[in-house]
Amino acid sequence: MKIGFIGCGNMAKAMINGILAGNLASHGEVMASAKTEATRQKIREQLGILAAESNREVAEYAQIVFLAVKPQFFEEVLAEIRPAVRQQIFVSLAPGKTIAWLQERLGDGAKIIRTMPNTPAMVGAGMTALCKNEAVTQEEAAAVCALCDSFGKTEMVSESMIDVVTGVSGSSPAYVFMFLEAMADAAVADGMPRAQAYRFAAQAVMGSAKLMLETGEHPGVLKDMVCSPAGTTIEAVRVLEEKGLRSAVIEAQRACVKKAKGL
Ligand SMILES: NC(=O)C1=CN([C@@H]2O[C@H](COP(=O)(O)OP(=O)(O)OC[C@H]3O[C@@H](n4cnc5c(N)ncnc54)[C@H](OP(=O)(O)O)[C@@H]3O)[C@@H](O)[C@H]2O)C=CC1
Ligand SMILES: O=C(O)[C@@H]1CCC=N1
Repeated sequence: MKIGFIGCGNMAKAMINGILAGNLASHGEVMASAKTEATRQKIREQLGILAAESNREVAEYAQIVFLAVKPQFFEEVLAEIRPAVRQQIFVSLAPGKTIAWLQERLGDGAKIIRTMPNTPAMVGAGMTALCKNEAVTQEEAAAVCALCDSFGKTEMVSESMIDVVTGVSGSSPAYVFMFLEAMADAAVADGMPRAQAYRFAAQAVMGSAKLMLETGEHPGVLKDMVCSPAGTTIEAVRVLEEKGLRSAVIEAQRACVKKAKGL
């Protein structure tokens, strides 16, 4: 199956590496375009796939075309590829660009899938939400899900949930990295070398997420397991509550979703 990427930045590279590693396409079956020659050279040399200067060439080549440029560039990119629209499936990664908006620019019969991935896809641990328009068959949606499974987990959602997904998993790695940095800063303040602090903090966060996913336990139950009566953890929990950690996260994430709706 021929797969195309319009734009080849952080997300596209992660997806391409997953697709190639999962043997879902060979190097000769994947083509990507980019704005600059420097990136196109990296596409050829580092990813070993076909590089295109023209976005239209990618749309003409591929059966599945990932739209992997920033939302601000969608208008110009869609105008460029509009004459090449036939029965290929367009997979958008952009927040804010609704199926209706994309369909207006690609034509009524265009097959469109809207997704929201995240950067842990770079290590095969991504989370991708997808929704589709009526022109895309269940088999076609399954084929795109299979591609996304190669760099993490996937779930079909209703389009009304895509902005919410942007808040809870598309953007949330950034909040988690801030939390990790803060934990490491505290450990450094108490004398631990920084590299070692990152290892301890990251392993604790990864292990906690794994524990929750694998046991299916409520996070409150897992939190309570750590908090010994009159112990150390409850002291930290008390300060986090006092400083408004939960409220800060809720408000931050809702601001993210609001921004996604406006893009
Ligand atoms: N990063 C993230 O965590 C996530 C991003 N997304 C979405 O994924 C999409 C891609 O994001 P990301 O990978 O981070 O972006 P990057 O900025 O890393 O990459 C964007 C790519 O688009 C290329 N580009 C820019 N303009 C054009 C154009 N006119 N024609 C062809 N290519 C062009 C750039 O080329 P060049 O390199 O030559 O400049 C670059 O390769 C965005 O819509 C983003 O909102 C979704 C979820 C998570
Ligand atoms: O910040 C952004 O707009 C993109 C979308 C989700 C993650 N990064």
